[in-house]
Amino acid sequence: MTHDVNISSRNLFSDASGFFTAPYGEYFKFMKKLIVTNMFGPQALEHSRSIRADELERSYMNLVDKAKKKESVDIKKEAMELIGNIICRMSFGRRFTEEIGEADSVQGSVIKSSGTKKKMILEILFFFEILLFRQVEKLGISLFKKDITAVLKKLNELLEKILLEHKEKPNMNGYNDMMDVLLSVYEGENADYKITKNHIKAFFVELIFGGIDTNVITIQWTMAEIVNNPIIMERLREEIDSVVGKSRLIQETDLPNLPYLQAVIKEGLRLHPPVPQILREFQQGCKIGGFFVPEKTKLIVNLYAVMRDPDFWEDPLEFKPERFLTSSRSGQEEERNEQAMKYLPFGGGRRGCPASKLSYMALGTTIGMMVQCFEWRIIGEKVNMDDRYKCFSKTMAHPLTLTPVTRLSNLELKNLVNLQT
Ligand code: HEM
Repeated sequence: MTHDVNISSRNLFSDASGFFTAPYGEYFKFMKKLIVTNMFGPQALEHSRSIRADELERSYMNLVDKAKKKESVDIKKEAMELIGNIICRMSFGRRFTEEIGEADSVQGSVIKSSGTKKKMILEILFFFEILLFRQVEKLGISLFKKDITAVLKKLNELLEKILLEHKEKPNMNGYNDMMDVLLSVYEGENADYKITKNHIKAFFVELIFGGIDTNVITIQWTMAEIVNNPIIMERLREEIDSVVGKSRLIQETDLPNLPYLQAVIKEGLRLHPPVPQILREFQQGCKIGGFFVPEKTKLIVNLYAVMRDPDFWEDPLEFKPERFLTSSRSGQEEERNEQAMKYLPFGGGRRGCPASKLSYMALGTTIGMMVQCFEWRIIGEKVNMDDRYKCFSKTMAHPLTLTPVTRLSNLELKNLVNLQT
């Protein structure tokens, strides 16, 4: 992209400590290198693979338990636990249990107990609170200050506790998690950039709230689309059965051999992008398509609209994973270039999402496990696909509640976990 560097700042709030809001400068470049090397790059993902496999297995066992008891499950809740555990363990070696759930539920209960209008305002304010972390007071936002302060206080206490634990016992989980890495940079003398404690806290708040919700929203929508389309479900299952079989659980290394599953995930992200718009700012004036764009012009890219544009996509409103199956080898390069311009669920360029590979793997194995191991019963004929705005993204208006029924015999179920590598 010719203008990538020029539009690589968001400049939302100049004094916030976050990574997401950081201008394209020294702090951003320093942190980006650090997180790619230690969390999102190929080698780091290889190191953390066993964490994700372990969490997938726990989630699977939990669903087996629900199936045995003939209980229905809220897919959002299951996905939240699985993805939350993965991201929290990769970040600071802890599962997404009590405390983080508590901070989340303080926020949840404040929102739930509010009327519709207040609910919408609160969701937007909480979004900014996450972006700004501890800057809300400085900005003088007085609306619902008490509610927001309660959530911030909880988060701050939790992060202080985790920081202290890591300070006292570095590598306590037997590996260098992201908190260990950031703490050693914070305490070290020779780092290229002097980060502060607030940088560390703001970074984790963004990871927890940005990273978990995005994956959870995608899992919900994609499962809903599959359950509503039995032909797609059947084709997916045939592919997984023939590649993975029934004697072990799907794993990340299977994904390159499951093109239809990959296509289903991509289609879920196209039709229901959890980040529907991105915001950037032009650092310098420039000419685009014969027009002069002055410096500091804000740029909003409507990913949602681009990925549903009938000029780019055939039957744009239909869930058709086949569109992502590349037909011939010679066409691949051409298709890749074309898609880089119209398929943007993770944004793009220097400020594109650094966690796209991690997310494709987490989404692929989660949806893959749900399809490989269970039939899903719904109440009524079809899942209700109504949506609603939650802050800036479109989520399902009604909970996706499904009842899992195991597809496998008792013996197969038992072996599935024992034979995991
Ligand atoms: C389905 C999953 C996800 C989607 C669709 C998604 C999408 C996005 C998008 C659209 C952006 C803005 C890109 C741009 O401006 O061009 C972004 C940025 C970002 N995402 Fe994600 N994201 C996902 C998961 C995650 C996860 C799991 C994490 C971390 C654990 C994460 C961390 C970040 C960070 C740190 C940024 C800021 C990057 C920067 O400013 O350079 N995302 N994401």
